[in-house]
Amino acid sequence: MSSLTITPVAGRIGAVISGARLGGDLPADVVAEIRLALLTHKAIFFRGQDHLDEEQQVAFAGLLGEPTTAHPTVPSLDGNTHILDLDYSGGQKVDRWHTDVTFVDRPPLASVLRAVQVPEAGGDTLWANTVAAYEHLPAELRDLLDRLRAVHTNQFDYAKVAFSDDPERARQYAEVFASTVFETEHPVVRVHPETGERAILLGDFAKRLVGLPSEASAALIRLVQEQVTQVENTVRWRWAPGDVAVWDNRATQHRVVHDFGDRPRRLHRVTVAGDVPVGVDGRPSTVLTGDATAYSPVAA
Ligand SMILES: O=C(O)CCC(=O)C(=O)O
Ligand SMILES: [Fe+2]
Repeated sequence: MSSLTITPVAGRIGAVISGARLGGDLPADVVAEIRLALLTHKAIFFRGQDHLDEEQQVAFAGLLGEPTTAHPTVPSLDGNTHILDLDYSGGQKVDRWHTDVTFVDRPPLASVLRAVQVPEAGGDTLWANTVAAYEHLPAELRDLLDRLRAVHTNQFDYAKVAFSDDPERARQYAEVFASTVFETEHPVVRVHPETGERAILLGDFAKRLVGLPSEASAALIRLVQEQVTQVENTVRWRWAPGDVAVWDNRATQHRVVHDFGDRPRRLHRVTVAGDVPVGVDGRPSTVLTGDATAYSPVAA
């Protein structure tokens, strides 16, 4: 008999799991159930995990795979090399749909995000199911996307987007975020290594489609992104402190809803190491620029 209750949230993505107290010591059968729910629902949510500190968050992530260093270029939280401190108090505004860290050849398998402080209203997060998005495309478009590859990079106007109101902060952040430039060519449609499902791999780090003129490339990326982020493919989470969201980074995109002005909002993220995506034709992603081997599991 399972101790967990799994309740879907939206029609195509998301489920709330109750009955689990997250940490590094969950029994194997509970971990297996959580993993299965993650593969099925793509984004899973746990309420009331107020006991979870940084160390236990990393330990929980470690049950899903190997925690990575916090980020290829952005420094980790002091005292824990695995924790990316997402603190929006500096006016940071990363409100673009993306899949995490797709500019390297092994984007994370999953991300585990814990709400530390959230505004009373606003600051929700949205996820889109990139498998459902693919499946709802017309067959002709799926056939085209199956054959395309895209270049993803961390060097673009990300910092300007993140700090659009503060050019000096934007300059400083750009220095850190693109301190090492990464460029990777990924298939636009990847075959999920566990479910075999086809998922669209694009998002805000995707800069151009290989072999297409720049205007056609930009137009097609925009078209596909519009399809991926159609509201029917999404779920929206209203955070409370102590909530934990886990998403399958191989089958989703996400973004924050930046409607909370200067109100404090802070979350801690741990990513779990992923593998090299493989296209429908069996071709893996290839590194064009930058060696991301340092962004890999480190001894805890
Ligand atoms: O702040 C959020 O809601 C999402 C931030 C994000 O993109 C992430 O945690 O990877
Ligand atoms: Fe993200």
